Amino acid sequence: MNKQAIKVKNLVKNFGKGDSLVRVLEGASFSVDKGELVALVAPSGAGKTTLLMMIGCVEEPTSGAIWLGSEKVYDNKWLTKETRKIRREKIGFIFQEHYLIPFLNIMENITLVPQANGVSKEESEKIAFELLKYFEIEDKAYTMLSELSGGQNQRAAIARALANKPQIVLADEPTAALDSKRSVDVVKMLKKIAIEQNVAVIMVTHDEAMLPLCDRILKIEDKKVVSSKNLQGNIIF
Ligand SMILES: Nc1ncnc2c1ncn2[C@@H]1O[C@H](COP(=O)(O)OP(=O)(O)OP(=O)(O)O)[C@@H](O)[C@H]1O
Repeated sequence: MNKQAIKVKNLVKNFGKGDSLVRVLEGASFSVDKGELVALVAPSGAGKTTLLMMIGCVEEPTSGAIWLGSEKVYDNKWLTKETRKIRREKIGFIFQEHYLIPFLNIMENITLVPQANGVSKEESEKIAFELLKYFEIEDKAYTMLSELSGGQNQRAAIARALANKPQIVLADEPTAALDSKRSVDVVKMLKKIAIEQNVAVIMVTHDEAMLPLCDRILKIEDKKVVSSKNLQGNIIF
């Protein structure tokens, strides 16, 4: 079975042109396997969010190639008109803010995702309930967001990201709004889903304390991506 979840080759991204040209990436190449939790680190403005959004088929690259699983989705242009469909079926997004809809309860927030993929309401509720159980917040299923703590909201947001059974989870600073204990809990949870659900997780983080919890670190350096093994907390670039 092919272990590869993400492959990026010679990815280039520029914004603007002429005097306002911003070169963000100049030939990034790397891959991430199913079951891996990978941290993506770089100074502010180096292109972490842009890279996640290109992998997530939200932001169009300038050139290069992207594979999601065994499907090549970009080769100097999108290879499908249905990037939204790819996004919905293959990718779960987690952000710094939970972006749950405040006037819906947790169950309604999570069931929106499978329902958008054509899954029945009944089956969607079953999926949502299983996820809430998995994250130990099933007693909050019918609770409104305002009644949950920040950590519980983020767990619900992670549950929502998994509701379409994605092969890939892209998390953009998911712990930035949490204290250190809750941050560790969230990262351990991401590691657990990587292993148990066999998904590839890329997590952008500025928090060095989270790095030893990850399998590997990708660093944007000189507009390229450098990969390092994380050996018992010793990060080797
Ligand atoms: N839509 C856009 N138009 C023009 N420039 C952009 C656009 N989006 C991002 N940029 C520029 O691209 C570069 C990379 O931005 P990006 O947000 O990906 O960085 P980042 O590493 O995620 O930063 P941070 O850690 O501060 O969130 C920055 O210089 C940014 O100003």
